[in-house]
Amino acid sequence: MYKVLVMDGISDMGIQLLYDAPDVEVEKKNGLTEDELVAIIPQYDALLVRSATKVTDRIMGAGDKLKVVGRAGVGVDNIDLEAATKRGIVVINAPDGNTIATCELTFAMMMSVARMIPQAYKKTVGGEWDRKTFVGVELRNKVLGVLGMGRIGSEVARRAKAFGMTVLGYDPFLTEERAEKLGVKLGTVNEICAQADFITVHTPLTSETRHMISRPQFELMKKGARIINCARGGIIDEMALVEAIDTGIVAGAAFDVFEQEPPTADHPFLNNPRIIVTPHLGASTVEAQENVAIDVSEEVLHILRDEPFKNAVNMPPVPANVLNKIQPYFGLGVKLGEFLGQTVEGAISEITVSFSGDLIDTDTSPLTRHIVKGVLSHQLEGVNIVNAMHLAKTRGVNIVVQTSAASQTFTNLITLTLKTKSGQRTAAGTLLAGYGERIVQIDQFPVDFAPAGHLLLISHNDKPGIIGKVGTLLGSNDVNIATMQVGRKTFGGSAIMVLTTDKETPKDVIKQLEQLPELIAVAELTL
Ligand SMILES: NC(=O)c1ccc[n+]([C@@H]2O[C@H](COP(=O)([O-])OP(=O)(O)OC[C@H]3O[C@@H](n4cnc5c(N)ncnc54)[C@H](O)[C@@H]3O)[C@@H](O)[C@H]2O)c1
Ligand SMILES: O=C(O)CC[C@@H](O)C(=O)O
Repeated sequence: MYKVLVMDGISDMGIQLLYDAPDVEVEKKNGLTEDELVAIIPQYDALLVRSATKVTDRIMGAGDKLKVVGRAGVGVDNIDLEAATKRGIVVINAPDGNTIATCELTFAMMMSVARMIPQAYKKTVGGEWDRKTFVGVELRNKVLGVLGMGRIGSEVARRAKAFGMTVLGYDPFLTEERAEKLGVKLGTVNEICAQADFITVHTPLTSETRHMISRPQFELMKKGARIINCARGGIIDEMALVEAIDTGIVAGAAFDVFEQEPPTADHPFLNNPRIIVTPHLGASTVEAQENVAIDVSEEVLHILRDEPFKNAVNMPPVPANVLNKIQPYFGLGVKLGEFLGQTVEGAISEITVSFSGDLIDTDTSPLTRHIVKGVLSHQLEGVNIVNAMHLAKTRGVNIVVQTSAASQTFTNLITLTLKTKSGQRTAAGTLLAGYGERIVQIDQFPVDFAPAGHLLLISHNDKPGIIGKVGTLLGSNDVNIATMQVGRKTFGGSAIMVLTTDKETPKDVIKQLEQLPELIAVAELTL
Protein backbone atom coordinates (compact mmCIF):
# COMPACT_ATOMS: atom_id res chain seq x y z
CA MET A 1 0.00 0.00 0.00
CA TYR A 2 1.39 3.42 -0.99
CA LYS A 3 0.87 6.28 1.48
CA VAL A 4 0.26 9.76 0.03
CA LEU A 5 0.39 12.93 2.14
CA VAL A 6 -1.74 15.78 0.73
CA MET A 7 -1.01 19.30 2.03
CA ASP A 8 -2.19 22.87 1.45
CA GLY A 9 -5.92 22.20 0.96
CA ILE A 10 -5.57 20.57 -2.46
CA SER A 11 -9.02 19.96 -4.00
CA ASP A 12 -10.72 16.75 -2.77
CA MET A 13 -12.55 16.35 -6.08
CA GLY A 14 -9.20 16.51 -7.88
CA ILE A 15 -7.60 13.80 -5.77
CA GLN A 16 -10.62 11.46 -5.94
CA LEU A 17 -8.48 9.31 -8.22
CA LEU A 18 -6.11 8.70 -5.30
CA TYR A 19 -8.95 7.97 -2.84
CA ASP A 20 -10.33 5.44 -5.34
CA ALA A 21 -7.01 3.69 -5.98
CA PRO A 22 -6.97 0.28 -4.20
CA ASP A 23 -3.22 0.47 -3.63
CA VAL A 24 -3.16 4.01 -2.14
CA GLU A 25 -3.93 5.41 1.31
CA VAL A 26 -4.42 9.20 1.41
CA GLU A 27 -3.88 11.47 4.41
CA LYS A 28 -4.66 15.22 4.33
CA LYS A 29 -2.91 17.71 6.60
CA ASN A 30 -2.47 21.47 6.68
CA GLY A 31 -0.10 24.06 8.06
CA LEU A 32 2.62 21.70 9.34
CA THR A 33 5.97 23.21 10.29
CA GLU A 34 9.18 21.88 8.76
CA ASP A 35 9.93 19.98 12.00
CA GLU A 36 6.48 18.39 12.02
CA LEU A 37 6.87 17.32 8.39
CA VAL A 38 10.34 15.93 9.03
CA ALA A 39 8.87 13.84 11.85
CA ILE A 40 6.08 12.24 9.81
CA ILE A 41 7.49 12.13 6.26
CA PRO A 42 9.28 8.75 6.69
CA GLN A 43 5.88 6.97 6.43
CA TYR A 44 4.98 8.43 3.02
CA ASP A 45 5.71 7.43 -0.58
CA ALA A 46 4.36 10.65 -2.10
CA LEU A 47 3.86 14.25 -0.99
CA LEU A 48 1.43 16.64 -2.74
CA VAL A 49 1.65 20.40 -2.17
CA ARG A 50 0.50 23.77 -3.54
CA SER A 51 2.71 26.78 -2.87
CA ALA A 52 2.39 27.09 0.93
CA THR A 53 4.50 24.08 1.99
CA LYS A 54 8.21 24.57 1.46
CA VAL A 55 9.61 21.16 0.54
CA THR A 56 13.14 21.51 1.84
CA ASP A 57 16.29 19.41 1.65
CA ARG A 58 15.69 18.40 5.30
CA ILE A 59 12.18 17.15 4.61
CA MET A 60 13.29 15.14 1.58
CA GLY A 61 16.31 13.85 3.48
CA ALA A 62 13.96 12.42 6.12
CA GLY A 63 11.65 10.91 3.48
CA ASP A 64 13.14 7.42 3.42
CA LYS A 65 10.35 6.07 1.18
CA LEU A 66 9.59 9.31 -0.65
CA LYS A 67 9.46 8.66 -4.42
CA VAL A 68 7.62 11.72 -5.68
CA VAL A 69 6.73 15.28 -4.74
CA GLY A 70 3.75 16.62 -6.70
CA ARG A 71 3.10 20.35 -7.11
CA ALA A 72 -0.53 21.14 -7.89
CA GLY A 73 0.36 24.19 -10.02
CA VAL A 74 3.09 25.57 -12.31
CA GLY A 75 5.87 27.19 -10.24
CA VAL A 76 8.09 24.83 -8.27
CA ASP A 77 9.91 27.62 -6.43
CA ASN A 78 8.81 26.09 -3.09
CA ILE A 79 10.50 22.74 -3.79
CA ASP A 80 14.25 22.20 -3.50
CA LEU A 81 14.75 20.59 -6.91
CA GLU A 82 18.43 19.98 -6.47
CA ALA A 83 17.85 18.13 -3.21
CA ALA A 84 15.11 16.05 -4.83
CA THR A 85 17.30 15.18 -7.81
CA LYS A 86 20.21 14.30 -5.56
CA ARG A 87 17.95 11.86 -3.69
CA GLY A 88 16.28 10.44 -6.82
CA ILE A 89 12.90 11.92 -5.84
CA VAL A 90 10.84 12.82 -8.89
CA VAL A 91 9.23 16.26 -8.78
CA ILE A 92 6.18 16.75 -10.96
CA ASN A 93 3.98 19.79 -11.61
CA ALA A 94 0.72 20.52 -13.38
CA PRO A 95 1.63 23.20 -15.92
CA ASP A 96 -1.63 23.43 -17.89
CA GLY A 97 -4.44 23.20 -15.35
CA ASN A 98 -4.45 26.80 -14.08
CA THR A 99 -3.76 28.66 -17.34
CA ILE A 100 -7.35 29.80 -17.90
CA ALA A 101 -7.90 30.73 -14.25
CA THR A 102 -4.83 32.97 -14.24
CA CYS A 103 -5.69 34.44 -17.63
CA GLU A 104 -9.20 35.28 -16.42
CA LEU A 105 -7.86 36.85 -13.21
CA THR A 106 -5.58 38.98 -15.40
CA PHE A 107 -8.62 40.17 -17.31
CA ALA A 108 -10.56 40.81 -14.13
CA MET A 109 -7.61 42.85 -12.88
CA MET A 110 -7.36 44.75 -16.16
CA MET A 111 -11.05 45.68 -16.07
CA SER A 112 -10.88 46.50 -12.37
CA VAL A 113 -7.94 48.80 -12.88
CA ALA A 114 -9.64 50.43 -15.89
CA ARG A 115 -12.87 51.11 -13.96
CA MET A 116 -11.50 51.32 -10.37
CA ILE A 117 -14.10 48.76 -9.22
CA PRO A 118 -12.46 47.82 -5.86
CA GLN A 119 -12.02 51.50 -4.93
CA ALA A 120 -15.63 52.33 -5.91
CA TYR A 121 -16.93 49.31 -3.99
CA LYS A 122 -15.06 50.35 -0.86
CA LYS A 123 -16.54 53.88 -0.93
CA THR A 124 -20.05 52.71 -1.72
CA VAL A 125 -20.23 50.17 1.11
CA GLY A 126 -18.75 52.88 3.33
CA GLY A 127 -21.92 54.94 2.72
CA GLU A 128 -20.60 57.37 0.07
CA TRP A 129 -22.29 57.84 -3.33
CA ASP A 130 -19.28 59.15 -5.31
CA ARG A 131 -19.85 59.12 -9.07
CA LYS A 132 -17.24 61.76 -9.93
CA THR A 133 -14.03 60.09 -8.78
CA PHE A 134 -14.56 56.87 -10.67
CA VAL A 135 -14.55 57.81 -14.32
CA GLY A 136 -12.62 54.99 -15.95
CA VAL A 137 -11.35 54.13 -19.43
CA GLU A 138 -12.52 51.58 -22.00
CA LEU A 139 -10.44 48.65 -23.25
CA ARG A 140 -11.75 48.94 -26.82
CA ASN A 141 -9.25 50.57 -29.24
CA LYS A 142 -6.52 50.52 -26.56
CA VAL A 143 -3.10 48.92 -26.96
CA LEU A 144 -2.29 45.98 -24.69
CA GLY A 145 1.37 45.00 -24.26
CA VAL A 146 1.90 41.36 -23.26
CA LEU A 147 5.40 40.49 -22.04
CA GLY A 148 5.72 36.68 -22.05
CA MET A 149 3.56 34.91 -24.62
CA GLY A 150 3.49 31.37 -23.22
CA ARG A 151 0.38 29.55 -22.03
CA ILE A 152 -1.18 32.40 -20.03
CA GLY A 153 0.09 35.34 -22.13
CA SER A 154 -1.33 33.76 -25.33
CA GLU A 155 -4.75 33.25 -23.72
CA VAL A 156 -4.77 36.85 -22.49
CA ALA A 157 -3.91 38.04 -26.03
CA ARG A 158 -6.80 36.02 -27.51
CA ARG A 159 -9.31 37.57 -25.12
CA ALA A 160 -7.93 41.08 -25.63
CA LYS A 161 -8.60 40.76 -29.37
CA ALA A 162 -12.25 39.98 -28.57
CA PHE A 163 -12.37 43.23 -26.57
CA GLY A 164 -11.23 45.20 -29.62
CA MET A 165 -7.72 45.83 -28.31
CA THR A 166 -4.54 45.95 -30.37
CA VAL A 167 -2.08 43.47 -28.87
CA LEU A 168 1.70 43.97 -28.90
CA GLY A 169 3.70 40.99 -27.66
CA TYR A 170 7.26 40.23 -26.65
CA ASP A 171 8.68 36.78 -26.00
CA PRO A 172 12.10 35.51 -27.07
CA PHE A 173 10.41 32.26 -28.15
CA LEU A 174 7.59 33.82 -30.12
CA THR A 175 8.01 33.31 -33.85
CA GLU A 176 6.38 35.67 -36.34
CA GLU A 177 4.16 32.84 -37.62
CA ARG A 178 2.75 32.12 -34.15
CA ALA A 179 2.33 35.82 -33.42
CA GLU A 180 0.43 36.21 -36.68
CA LYS A 181 -1.84 33.30 -35.79
CA LEU A 182 -2.62 34.96 -32.46
CA GLY A 183 -3.15 38.34 -34.13
CA VAL A 184 -0.32 39.84 -32.09
CA LYS A 185 2.20 42.40 -33.36
CA LEU A 186 5.76 41.79 -32.17
CA GLY A 187 7.77 44.51 -30.46
CA THR A 188 10.68 44.96 -28.08
CA VAL A 189 10.10 45.58 -24.37
CA ASN A 190 10.90 49.27 -24.84
CA GLU A 191 8.66 49.63 -27.91
CA ILE A 192 5.81 48.00 -26.02
CA CYS A 193 6.37 50.20 -22.98
CA ALA A 194 6.26 53.30 -25.20
CA GLN A 195 3.09 52.33 -27.07
CA ALA A 196 0.87 50.37 -24.69
CA ASP A 197 -2.06 51.70 -22.68
CA PHE A 198 -2.11 48.50 -20.59
CA ILE A 199 0.91 46.27 -19.89
CA THR A 200 0.63 42.77 -18.46
CA VAL A 201 3.53 40.43 -17.66
CA HIS A 202 3.41 36.62 -18.01
CA THR A 203 7.04 35.50 -17.84
CA PRO A 204 8.74 33.38 -15.21
CA LEU A 205 10.91 35.25 -12.72
CA THR A 206 14.49 34.77 -13.95
CA SER A 207 17.66 36.83 -13.77
CA GLU A 208 16.58 38.37 -17.11
CA THR A 209 13.00 39.16 -16.16
CA ARG A 210 13.69 40.47 -12.63
CA HIS A 211 12.77 44.17 -12.80
CA MET A 212 12.28 43.96 -16.59
CA ILE A 213 9.94 46.90 -15.98
CA SER A 214 11.80 49.40 -13.90
CA ARG A 215 12.46 53.15 -13.88
CA PRO A 216 13.85 53.39 -17.50
CA GLN A 217 10.82 51.53 -18.88
CA PHE A 218 8.35 53.63 -16.84
CA GLU A 219 10.02 56.74 -18.21
CA LEU A 220 9.18 55.56 -21.76
CA MET A 221 5.50 55.01 -21.01
CA LYS A 222 2.53 57.07 -22.10
CA LYS A 223 0.99 59.18 -19.36
CA GLY A 224 -1.92 57.15 -18.00
CA ALA A 225 -0.54 53.66 -18.67
CA ARG A 226 -1.91 50.84 -16.50
CA ILE A 227 0.15 47.85 -15.29
CA ILE A 228 -0.87 44.30 -14.32
CA ASN A 229 1.21 41.54 -12.72
CA CYS A 230 -0.42 38.15 -12.20
CA ALA A 231 2.82 36.22 -12.87
CA ARG A 232 5.57 36.52 -10.26
CA GLY A 233 6.54 39.26 -7.84
CA GLY A 234 9.76 41.00 -8.88
CA ILE A 235 9.18 41.08 -12.65
CA ILE A 236 8.02 44.66 -12.15
CA ASP A 237 10.14 46.82 -9.87
CA GLU A 238 7.67 47.64 -7.06
CA MET A 239 9.40 50.82 -5.85
CA ALA A 240 9.80 52.17 -9.40
CA LEU A 241 6.08 51.57 -9.96
CA VAL A 242 5.11 53.58 -6.88
CA GLU A 243 7.38 56.38 -8.14
CA ALA A 244 5.78 56.22 -11.62
CA ILE A 245 2.33 56.56 -10.01
CA ASP A 246 3.48 59.48 -7.87
CA THR A 247 4.91 61.28 -10.91
CA GLY A 248 1.68 60.78 -12.87
CA ILE A 249 3.05 58.38 -15.51
CA VAL A 250 1.09 55.33 -14.37
CA ALA A 251 -2.64 55.80 -13.76
CA GLY A 252 -3.22 52.48 -12.02
CA ALA A 253 -1.84 49.04 -11.32
CA ALA A 254 -3.15 45.62 -10.33
CA PHE A 255 -0.93 43.08 -8.60
CA ASP A 256 -1.68 39.47 -7.60
CA VAL A 257 1.94 38.68 -6.71
CA PHE A 258 4.66 40.41 -4.67
CA GLU A 259 8.42 40.40 -4.31
CA GLN A 260 7.82 39.14 -0.79
CA GLU A 261 4.68 37.14 -0.03
CA PRO A 262 2.74 37.96 1.98
CA PRO A 263 3.78 41.63 1.81
CA THR A 264 4.50 43.38 5.11
CA ALA A 265 1.78 45.63 6.55
CA ASP A 266 3.73 48.76 5.57
CA HIS A 267 4.19 47.72 1.91
CA PRO A 268 3.58 50.87 -0.19
CA PHE A 269 1.04 49.07 -2.44
CA LEU A 270 -1.33 48.44 0.45
CA ASN A 271 -2.43 52.00 1.03
CA ASN A 272 -2.07 53.41 -2.48
CA PRO A 273 -5.50 54.25 -3.93
CA ARG A 274 -4.23 53.64 -7.47
CA ILE A 275 -3.01 50.10 -6.82
CA ILE A 276 -5.34 47.14 -6.39
CA VAL A 277 -4.06 43.90 -4.94
CA THR A 278 -5.09 40.27 -4.45
CA PRO A 279 -3.31 37.59 -2.39
CA HIS A 280 -1.84 35.38 -5.20
CA LEU A 281 -5.24 34.17 -6.40
CA GLY A 282 -4.38 33.46 -10.06
CA ALA A 283 -4.95 29.74 -9.76
CA SER A 284 -7.71 29.95 -7.18
CA THR A 285 -10.75 28.73 -9.04
CA VAL A 286 -12.66 25.54 -8.35
CA GLU A 287 -11.92 24.36 -11.88
CA ALA A 288 -8.18 25.13 -11.82
CA GLN A 289 -7.70 23.51 -8.43
CA GLU A 290 -9.54 20.43 -9.64
CA ASN A 291 -7.57 20.35 -12.91
CA VAL A 292 -4.15 20.66 -11.28
CA ALA A 293 -5.07 18.12 -8.59
CA ILE A 294 -6.29 15.62 -11.22
CA ASP A 295 -3.15 16.12 -13.34
CA VAL A 296 -0.86 15.70 -10.37
CA SER A 297 -2.78 12.68 -8.98
CA GLU A 298 -2.58 10.86 -12.32
CA GLU A 299 1.16 11.41 -12.48
CA VAL A 300 1.72 10.39 -8.86
CA LEU A 301 -0.09 7.10 -9.51
CA HIS A 302 2.08 6.47 -12.60
CA ILE A 303 5.26 7.12 -10.65
CA LEU A 304 4.28 5.02 -7.62
CA ARG A 305 3.34 2.17 -9.95
CA ASP A 306 6.51 2.54 -12.04
CA GLU A 307 4.54 3.49 -15.14
CA PRO A 308 5.69 6.11 -17.71
CA PHE A 309 4.99 9.74 -16.71
CA LYS A 310 5.40 13.09 -18.47
CA ASN A 311 5.51 16.19 -16.25
CA ALA A 312 8.69 15.57 -14.28
CA VAL A 313 10.64 18.75 -13.63
CA ASN A 314 13.82 17.13 -12.37
CA MET A 315 16.20 14.44 -13.45
CA PRO A 316 15.16 10.89 -14.36
CA PRO A 317 17.55 7.99 -13.71
CA VAL A 318 20.02 7.25 -16.53
CA PRO A 319 21.28 3.64 -17.06
CA ALA A 320 24.58 3.15 -15.20
CA ASN A 321 26.64 2.14 -18.27
CA VAL A 322 25.53 5.23 -20.20
CA LEU A 323 25.96 7.44 -17.16
CA ASN A 324 29.55 6.33 -16.56
CA LYS A 325 30.56 7.25 -20.06
CA ILE A 326 28.76 10.54 -20.57
CA GLN A 327 28.32 12.01 -17.09
CA PRO A 328 31.71 13.80 -17.24
CA TYR A 329 30.39 15.81 -20.21
CA PHE A 330 27.12 16.96 -18.58
CA GLY A 331 28.63 20.13 -17.07
CA LEU A 332 30.30 21.06 -20.36
CA GLY A 333 27.05 20.45 -22.26
CA VAL A 334 25.03 22.76 -19.98
CA LYS A 335 27.71 25.47 -20.05
CA LEU A 336 28.04 25.32 -23.83
CA GLY A 337 24.24 25.65 -24.14
CA GLU A 338 24.04 28.48 -21.60
CA PHE A 339 26.92 30.26 -23.30
CA LEU A 340 25.57 30.12 -26.83
CA GLY A 341 21.94 30.59 -25.71
CA GLN A 342 22.88 33.98 -24.26
CA THR A 343 24.60 35.13 -27.45
CA VAL A 344 21.58 34.88 -29.76
CA GLU A 345 18.62 37.20 -30.01
CA GLY A 346 15.08 36.30 -31.02
CA ALA A 347 13.28 32.98 -31.27
CA ILE A 348 15.52 29.95 -31.79
CA SER A 349 14.16 27.80 -34.63
CA GLU A 350 16.81 25.05 -34.66
CA ILE A 351 19.37 23.59 -32.26
CA THR A 352 21.99 21.39 -33.91
CA VAL A 353 24.31 19.31 -31.74
CA SER A 354 27.19 17.43 -33.29
CA PHE A 355 29.25 14.91 -31.30
CA SER A 356 32.65 13.71 -32.39
CA GLY A 357 35.67 11.80 -31.11
CA ASP A 358 35.02 9.69 -27.99
CA LEU A 359 31.36 10.62 -28.03
CA ILE A 360 30.30 8.91 -31.25
CA ASP A 361 29.54 5.36 -30.13
CA THR A 362 27.34 5.93 -27.09
CA ASP A 363 23.78 7.01 -26.34
CA THR A 364 24.22 10.77 -26.15
CA SER A 365 20.54 11.62 -25.63
CA PRO A 366 20.94 12.43 -21.89
CA LEU A 367 23.83 14.73 -22.88
CA THR A 368 21.71 16.36 -25.59
CA ARG A 369 19.06 17.05 -22.94
CA HIS A 370 21.70 18.81 -20.83
CA ILE A 371 22.77 20.95 -23.80
CA VAL A 372 19.18 21.88 -24.73
CA LYS A 373 18.46 22.66 -21.08
CA GLY A 374 21.44 25.04 -21.08
CA VAL A 375 20.23 26.75 -24.27
CA LEU A 376 16.68 27.27 -22.96
CA SER A 377 17.49 28.10 -19.36
CA HIS A 378 17.70 31.84 -19.85
CA GLN A 379 14.21 32.11 -21.27
CA LEU A 380 12.15 29.51 -19.46
CA GLU A 381 11.26 28.85 -15.85
CA GLY A 382 11.75 25.36 -14.46
CA VAL A 383 13.55 24.01 -17.54
CA ASN A 384 15.58 20.91 -16.69
CA ILE A 385 16.94 17.85 -18.37
CA VAL A 386 13.66 16.01 -18.02
CA ASN A 387 11.48 18.59 -19.70
CA ALA A 388 14.00 20.43 -21.94
CA MET A 389 13.27 18.44 -25.12
CA HIS A 390 9.52 18.67 -24.56
CA LEU A 391 9.68 22.43 -23.99
CA ALA A 392 11.79 22.88 -27.12
CA LYS A 393 9.31 20.83 -29.14
CA THR A 394 6.24 22.67 -27.86
CA ARG A 395 7.91 25.94 -28.82
CA GLY A 396 8.57 24.70 -32.35
CA VAL A 397 12.35 24.41 -31.91
CA ASN A 398 13.75 21.73 -34.24
CA ILE A 399 16.52 19.63 -32.66
CA VAL A 400 19.09 18.00 -34.92
CA VAL A 401 21.67 15.59 -33.48
CA GLN A 402 24.63 14.51 -35.59
CA THR A 403 27.77 12.48 -35.06
CA SER A 404 30.89 12.99 -37.08
CA ALA A 405 33.45 10.19 -37.27
CA ALA A 406 36.40 11.84 -35.59
CA SER A 407 37.67 15.14 -34.38
CA GLN A 408 41.01 15.95 -35.95
CA THR A 409 42.19 18.12 -33.08
CA PHE A 410 40.34 16.98 -29.96
CA THR A 411 39.67 13.54 -28.49
CA ASN A 412 36.11 14.68 -27.84
CA LEU A 413 34.18 17.63 -29.22
CA ILE A 414 30.62 18.94 -28.90
CA THR A 415 29.66 21.47 -31.57
CA LEU A 416 26.47 23.44 -31.01
CA THR A 417 24.71 25.63 -33.56
CA LEU A 418 21.65 27.80 -32.85
CA LYS A 419 19.58 29.08 -35.74
CA THR A 420 17.41 32.19 -35.37
CA LYS A 421 15.69 34.46 -37.86
CA SER A 422 18.73 36.73 -37.92
CA GLY A 423 21.23 33.96 -38.69
CA GLN A 424 23.11 31.27 -36.82
CA ARG A 425 25.86 31.02 -34.20
CA THR A 426 28.14 28.14 -33.41
CA ALA A 427 30.33 27.23 -30.45
CA ALA A 428 32.30 24.07 -29.76
CA GLY A 429 33.50 22.70 -26.43
CA THR A 430 35.75 19.92 -25.28
CA LEU A 431 36.77 18.21 -22.06
CA LEU A 432 40.53 18.59 -22.02
CA ALA A 433 42.58 16.25 -19.82
CA GLY A 434 44.13 18.32 -17.05
CA TYR A 435 42.25 21.50 -18.02
CA GLY A 436 38.58 20.50 -17.73
CA GLU A 437 35.80 22.20 -19.68
CA ARG A 438 36.96 24.50 -22.49
CA ILE A 439 35.20 26.38 -25.26
CA VAL A 440 37.45 26.05 -28.28
CA GLN A 441 35.52 27.64 -31.11
CA ILE A 442 33.07 30.53 -31.52
CA ASP A 443 31.63 30.79 -35.02
CA GLN A 444 34.65 30.54 -37.32
CA PHE A 445 37.15 31.69 -34.66
CA PRO A 446 39.38 29.34 -32.68
CA VAL A 447 39.46 30.28 -28.96
CA ASP A 448 40.31 28.50 -25.70
CA PHE A 449 38.71 29.47 -22.40
CA ALA A 450 36.87 27.95 -19.44
CA PRO A 451 33.13 28.63 -19.60
CA ALA A 452 32.65 30.03 -16.09
CA GLY A 453 31.95 33.29 -14.28
CA HIS A 454 31.40 36.68 -15.88
CA LEU A 455 32.32 36.87 -19.55
CA LEU A 456 32.42 39.61 -22.15
CA LEU A 457 32.10 38.46 -25.74
CA ILE A 458 33.25 41.18 -28.10
CA SER A 459 33.14 41.14 -31.90
CA HIS A 460 35.50 43.69 -33.36
CA ASN A 461 37.68 44.66 -36.29
CA ASP A 462 41.26 43.49 -35.89
CA LYS A 463 43.01 46.88 -35.51
CA PRO A 464 46.17 47.73 -33.55
CA GLY A 465 45.39 49.18 -30.11
CA ILE A 466 41.87 47.77 -29.69
CA ILE A 467 42.91 45.34 -26.93
CA GLY A 468 44.53 48.21 -25.05
CA LYS A 469 41.45 50.41 -25.42
CA VAL A 470 39.15 47.70 -24.04
CA GLY A 471 41.55 46.94 -21.18
CA THR A 472 41.94 50.62 -20.26
CA LEU A 473 38.21 51.27 -20.35
CA LEU A 474 37.43 48.28 -18.12
CA GLY A 475 40.35 49.04 -15.77
CA SER A 476 39.32 52.67 -15.35
CA ASN A 477 35.85 51.46 -14.36
CA ASP A 478 37.29 49.06 -11.77
CA VAL A 479 36.48 45.91 -13.79
CA ASN A 480 39.40 43.55 -13.43
CA ILE A 481 40.15 41.25 -16.38
CA ALA A 482 40.99 37.72 -15.21
CA THR A 483 41.62 36.16 -18.63
CA MET A 484 41.57 37.33 -22.22
CA GLN A 485 41.30 35.37 -25.47
CA VAL A 486 41.46 36.85 -28.95
CA GLY A 487 40.58 34.92 -32.08
CA ARG A 488 40.81 36.00 -35.70
CA LYS A 489 40.92 34.33 -39.07
CA THR A 490 42.91 36.89 -41.01
CA PHE A 491 45.08 39.87 -40.15
CA GLY A 492 42.97 43.04 -40.11
CA GLY A 493 39.69 41.17 -40.58
CA SER A 494 36.86 40.55 -38.19
CA ALA A 495 37.88 39.13 -34.82
CA ILE A 496 36.51 38.03 -31.49
CA MET A 497 37.59 38.76 -27.92
CA VAL A 498 36.50 36.76 -24.87
CA LEU A 499 37.26 38.30 -21.49
CA THR A 500 36.64 36.80 -18.08
CA THR A 501 36.09 39.52 -15.49
CA ASP A 502 36.16 39.29 -11.70
CA LYS A 503 32.71 40.88 -11.44
CA GLU A 504 29.77 41.72 -13.62
CA THR A 505 30.52 44.59 -16.00
CA PRO A 506 28.09 47.47 -15.25
CA LYS A 507 25.61 48.33 -18.01
CA ASP A 508 27.01 51.87 -18.48
CA VAL A 509 30.50 50.42 -19.06
CA ILE A 510 29.06 48.09 -21.73
CA LYS A 511 27.54 51.19 -23.36
CA GLN A 512 30.97 52.89 -23.33
CA LEU A 513 32.54 49.78 -24.90
CA GLU A 514 29.89 49.78 -27.62
CA GLN A 515 30.94 53.29 -28.54
CA LEU A 516 34.52 52.26 -29.42
CA PRO A 517 34.61 52.59 -33.24
CA GLU A 518 36.38 49.24 -33.79
CA LEU A 519 33.73 47.29 -31.84
CA ILE A 520 30.90 45.55 -33.68
CA ALA A 521 29.01 44.00 -30.75
CA VAL A 522 29.43 43.39 -27.03
CA ALA A 523 27.58 40.72 -25.05
CA GLU A 524 27.78 40.26 -21.29
CA LEU A 525 27.29 36.65 -20.22
CA THR A 526 27.22 34.95 -16.85
CA LEU A 527 27.82 31.21 -16.50
N1 LIG B 1 -0.76 34.29 -10.11
C1 LIG B 1 -0.81 32.96 -10.10
O1 LIG B 1 -1.40 32.36 -9.22
C2 LIG B 1 -0.15 32.19 -11.20
C3 LIG B 1 -0.74 31.01 -11.68
C4 LIG B 1 -0.12 30.32 -12.71
C5 LIG B 1 1.08 30.77 -13.24
N2 LIG B 1 1.65 31.88 -12.72
C6 LIG B 1 2.91 32.41 -13.25
O2 LIG B 1 2.62 33.01 -14.53
C7 LIG B 1 3.80 33.00 -15.34
C8 LIG B 1 3.47 32.46 -16.73
O3 LIG B 1 3.00 31.13 -16.64
P1 LIG B 1 2.76 30.26 -17.95
O4 LIG B 1 2.07 29.03 -17.53
O5 LIG B 1 2.19 31.09 -19.04
O6 LIG B 1 4.28 29.90 -18.30
P2 LIG B 1 4.91 29.56 -19.75
O7 LIG B 1 6.21 28.89 -19.48
O8 LIG B 1 3.89 28.88 -20.62
O9 LIG B 1 5.17 31.02 -20.37
C9 LIG B 1 6.20 31.88 -19.95
C10 LIG B 1 6.71 32.59 -21.20
O10 LIG B 1 7.63 33.60 -20.80
C11 LIG B 1 8.59 33.70 -21.85
N3 LIG B 1 9.79 34.41 -21.40
C12 LIG B 1 10.87 33.93 -20.73
N4 LIG B 1 11.78 34.91 -20.54
C13 LIG B 1 11.24 36.03 -21.11
C14 LIG B 1 11.70 37.36 -21.24
N5 LIG B 1 12.90 37.74 -20.76
N6 LIG B 1 10.90 38.24 -21.87
C15 LIG B 1 9.71 37.89 -22.35
N7 LIG B 1 9.22 36.62 -22.28
C16 LIG B 1 9.98 35.72 -21.65
C17 LIG B 1 8.87 32.26 -22.23
O11 LIG B 1 9.43 32.16 -23.54
C18 LIG B 1 7.47 31.65 -22.17
O12 LIG B 1 6.84 31.63 -23.43
C19 LIG B 1 4.82 32.17 -14.55
O13 LIG B 1 5.64 33.04 -13.83
C20 LIG B 1 3.95 31.36 -13.58
O14 LIG B 1 4.67 30.95 -12.43
C21 LIG B 1 1.05 32.62 -11.73
O1 LIG C 1 -1.04 27.09 -5.91
C1 LIG C 1 -1.23 28.27 -6.13
O2 LIG C 1 -2.27 28.86 -5.84
C2 LIG C 1 -0.12 29.08 -6.89
C3 LIG C 1 -0.30 28.95 -8.36
C4 LIG C 1 0.73 29.58 -9.24
O3 LIG C 1 1.51 30.55 -8.67
C5 LIG C 1 1.53 28.56 -10.00
O4 LIG C 1 2.73 28.76 -10.18
O5 LIG C 1 0.94 27.58 -10.46
